Amino acid sequence: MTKILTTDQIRALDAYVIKHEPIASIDLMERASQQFVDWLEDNAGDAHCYGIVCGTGNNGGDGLAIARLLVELDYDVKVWIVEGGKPSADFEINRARLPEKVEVHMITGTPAPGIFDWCTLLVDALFGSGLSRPLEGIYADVIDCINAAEALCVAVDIPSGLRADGPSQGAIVRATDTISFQVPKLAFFFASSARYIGDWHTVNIVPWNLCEDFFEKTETDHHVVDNVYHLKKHREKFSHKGTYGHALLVAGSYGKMGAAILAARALLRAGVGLLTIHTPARGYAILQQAVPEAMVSIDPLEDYASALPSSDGYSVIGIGPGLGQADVTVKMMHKILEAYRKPMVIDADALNILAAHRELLSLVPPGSILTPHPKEFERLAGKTANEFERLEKQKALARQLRSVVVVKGAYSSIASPEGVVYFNTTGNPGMATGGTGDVLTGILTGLLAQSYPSLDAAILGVYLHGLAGDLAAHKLGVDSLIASDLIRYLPAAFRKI
Ligand SMILES: NC(=O)C1=CN([C@@H]2O[C@H](COP(=O)(O)OP(=O)(O)OC[C@H]3O[C@@H](n4cnc5c(N)ncnc54)[C@H](O)[C@@H]3O)[C@@H](O)[C@H]2O)[C@@H](O)CC1
Ligand SMILES: Nc1ncnc2c1ncn2[C@@H]1O[C@H](COP(=O)(O)OP(=O)(O)O)[C@@H](O)[C@H]1O
Ligand SMILES: [K+]
Repeated sequence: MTKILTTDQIRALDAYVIKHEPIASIDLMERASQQFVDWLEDNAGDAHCYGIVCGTGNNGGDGLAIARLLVELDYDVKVWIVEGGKPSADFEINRARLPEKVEVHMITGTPAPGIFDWCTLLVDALFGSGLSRPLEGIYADVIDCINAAEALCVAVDIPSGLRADGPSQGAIVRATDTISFQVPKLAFFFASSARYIGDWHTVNIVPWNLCEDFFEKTETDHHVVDNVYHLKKHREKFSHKGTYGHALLVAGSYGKMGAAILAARALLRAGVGLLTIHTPARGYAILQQAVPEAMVSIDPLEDYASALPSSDGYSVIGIGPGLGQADVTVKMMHKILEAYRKPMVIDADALNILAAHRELLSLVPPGSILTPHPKEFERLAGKTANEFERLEKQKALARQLRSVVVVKGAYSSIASPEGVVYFNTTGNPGMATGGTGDVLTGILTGLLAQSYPSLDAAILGVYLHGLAGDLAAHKLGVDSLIASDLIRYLPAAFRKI
């Protein structure tokens, strides 16, 4: 797992490396700039007219070093420096190192429209992690020109004007790509930042042993899930179906039986030993045909689930997909929550029932996994002004329920009962289609049935779900992806890890 560091922690990491490698800060800046240029060469080497827009802090210092390195590679380079603020020492050194032949333009007032028309690629080196207040005045004017330019724009470390650790105001550069040094910033994981960041990439500037040492000493609430190999359990030679748990899936109602089918099929593909689906009577024939591997428990009512048989003997309950919110179903849910004390997976309408009947929240068994999408989360936890605030509410809900709360999205965030958050990195926009959440419920229920600890099940399950989506999209493209494809590619995802 990679730790997501705050701006202060990134500064501390730089200081740690400078002291312990040891390396001079100007040489660390050179390394960062070299990494940036290497990335440019690999990914944008055909853009020949580079415009480097610099502030006068260390981000601007990076910009000047990048300009020099590009000139050494024979690219056409022009530099713009926005005056203001005391130049940093390393900015001054790189200013002096810039070859004389490079055109340098000082921007001291409102720039003329079209100022960057010559450029085919702009490097945004105005402000990095040192941003301390919203950008306005001349900086906002320059940013307007950058954003109006037709050139591609690659941001150094973070788009200028975007705050790494909190909500942003003021002018912000809209980059096509952002090259972040060593670690991604928290803001990268939020939908509201996507239009500024474009695609983000990290480049390493710290020797790995120093990075490990620093990570070990540094506490953070935020992690990136970049591998899950260590979480996966192996199936033993002499194991049998009893070894892998008996899951009860409570899902489906009139008109939404497909949700139960998707969750059930995913549950089986996730490796559960036995599966029983509790369904309204009308679902009986449908489920027996669609999912022959599963047993079916039949509700007395035709269209809605209203009464469960004893839930004893099940290793886990997954509840919610396509369930509906009929009064009889609400009563049933109340009874299940009173009777069942093992961790459950709670999704979709089961979450909506919790949101509408808040007295039930205290009955959620500790160690459960809740999987709201942002709208369901809002119903549960209330409106928030921005995604930073939502993240805090997510941690608070996970602590309150002593459960894992997964807020689904492009980077699904997984909050542990201790309030530590893991951002998932697999998945793609092809998964923005009905039924993919039901598949996730199935996978998570299947993993809990096999006695994975709840947090491990959530991290592993969300990762596999996205990976199945990525493998499916690789073959089928994102436009045509449907939820059933995730189930089809789940075996490949398991094999891949
Ligand atoms: N050794 C290091 O410290 C390294 C630093 N690096 C670069 O250094 C950057 C951070 O540099 P700095 O800390 O100098 O920060 P910046 O270059 O982001 O800017 C800092 C300066 O801008 C001023 N400022 C902040 N907000 C402003 C606003 N709204 N309006 C006007 N002025 C404002 C600050 O008072 C300060 O003088 C990183 O993002 C990265 O690009 C990299 O070179 C890697 C190594
Ligand atoms: N743009 C995206 N990139 C990656 N994953 C996505 C994207 N959009 C949706 N997903 C994933 O698809 C699933 C959608 O779940 P949900 O909204 O509950 O759908 P449904 O209720 O139709 O099953 C979530 O796991 C989410 O993380
Ligand atoms: K920048």
